[in-house]
Amino acid sequence: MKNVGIIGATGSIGSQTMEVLRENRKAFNLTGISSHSNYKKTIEIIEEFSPEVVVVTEDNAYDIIKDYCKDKNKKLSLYRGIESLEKVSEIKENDILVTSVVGMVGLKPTMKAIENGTTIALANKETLVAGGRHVMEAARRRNVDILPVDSEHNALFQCLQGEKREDIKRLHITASGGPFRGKKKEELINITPEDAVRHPKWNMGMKISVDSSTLMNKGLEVIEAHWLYGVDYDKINVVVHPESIIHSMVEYKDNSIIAQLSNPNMKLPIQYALTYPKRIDCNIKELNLFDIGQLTFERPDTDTFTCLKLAYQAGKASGNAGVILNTSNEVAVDLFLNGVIKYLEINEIVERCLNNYEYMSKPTLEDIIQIDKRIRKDLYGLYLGGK
Ligand SMILES: NC(=O)C1=CN([C@@H]2O[C@H](COP(=O)(O)OP(=O)(O)OC[C@H]3O[C@@H](n4cnc5c(N)ncnc54)[C@H](OP(=O)(O)O)[C@@H]3O)[C@@H](O)[C@H]2O)C=CC1
Ligand SMILES: CC(=O)[C@@H](O)[C@H](O)COP(=O)(O)O
Ligand SMILES: [Mn+2]
Repeated sequence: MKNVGIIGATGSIGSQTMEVLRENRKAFNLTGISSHSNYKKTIEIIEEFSPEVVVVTEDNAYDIIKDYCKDKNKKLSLYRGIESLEKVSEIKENDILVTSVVGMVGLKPTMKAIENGTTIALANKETLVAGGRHVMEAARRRNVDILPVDSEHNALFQCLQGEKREDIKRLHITASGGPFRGKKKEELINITPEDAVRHPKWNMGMKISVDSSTLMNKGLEVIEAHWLYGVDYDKINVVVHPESIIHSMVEYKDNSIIAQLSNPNMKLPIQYALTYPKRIDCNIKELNLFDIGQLTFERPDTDTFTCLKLAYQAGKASGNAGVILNTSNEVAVDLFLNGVIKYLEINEIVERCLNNYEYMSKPTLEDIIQIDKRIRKDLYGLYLGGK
């Protein structure tokens, strides 16, 4: 029986993690969760899994859940606010923490869990983009595994089993191309949030769906792969593969390319991270090789989808460029989803921030947290007059 904590239990990854737990009740015990605004789902999880620790980061949802727990005489430890996310990381019994919050709010609780020696099942890629050096150094120091949940990185992880890191020639990260594959900039001027979140292959949260549409998701994934596998940026290749059947590939020095294939369903990488190094049956549709038809590959169009280019630049620059890229993108996507800016302003804001904020080659964790705060204050101040 593995004890599992989840930050971001109510989202797309969180809910699919619950499905994996539900289908393997004897293998997992849910110790603690966090949620933000979705109090209904939080209550459902409390009823079904009886976690001992519940953190609710949004005030209104917290008040509702507090009243609910009082009415129903629930014996659990309930905490409010973003600083309390670490209460889930601190649960001593945890064997593994699933990080499925969206955004770099995941950084501090991930660091805390690593300090406590807890294995991380990492979905929250923004944490590695902003603080990759600190996260990986802490994990090495504490001898903690960071197991990738992101489908591409989980695929790479599977392709790397039993192999030597020094034998890697190249990583090939596949991209669906998003909902606007094949379009040029002129055709993207009037894109609405509804258009941008309509992903062709995956049903995901709003922020990552927009990131997929701009190819920023792939850029964040390139940086995530660099930190997870220690591979240089010139050896990380993005290949557009619209069928989303091959989830990524590792090319070795003997020119063998090993790929991982499955129908697109996040339950598989979530489950593999939770059961690693074991494999168990997974309740997803099996891949019928006679039905899938052609598998195709294209080069990404980085003249149109410049976010991918910006991410490579930030990754190579290293230092605080990752957090600048990530935070400016988080805010820009939020402004776009709320109708404040146009679609093509997302990459403009990110590029401007990368050019304008002072570069630091060796930021401390505190430097990273401070620059994140400053960029948020500046951008929300500029576009909303403060938030
Ligand atoms: N969805 C997917 O298929 C994939 C997602 N990922 C990554 O996993 C992470 C989660 O993505 P996804 O599940 O799609 O996102 P969702 O938006 O569906 O879920 C986000 C989760 O984080 C919580 N949350 C939202 N805002 C805050 C906040 N300010 N503070 C604390 N918690 C917050 C939400 O709570 P509530 O719902 O209660 O408001 C929810 O539990 C992202 O980093 C994403 O890039 C990676 C690969 C695939
Ligand atoms: C499911 C998953 O891992 C997402 O990150 C997915 O990769 C998004 O699709 P894109 O390839 O369009 O970014
Ligand atoms: Mn992915």
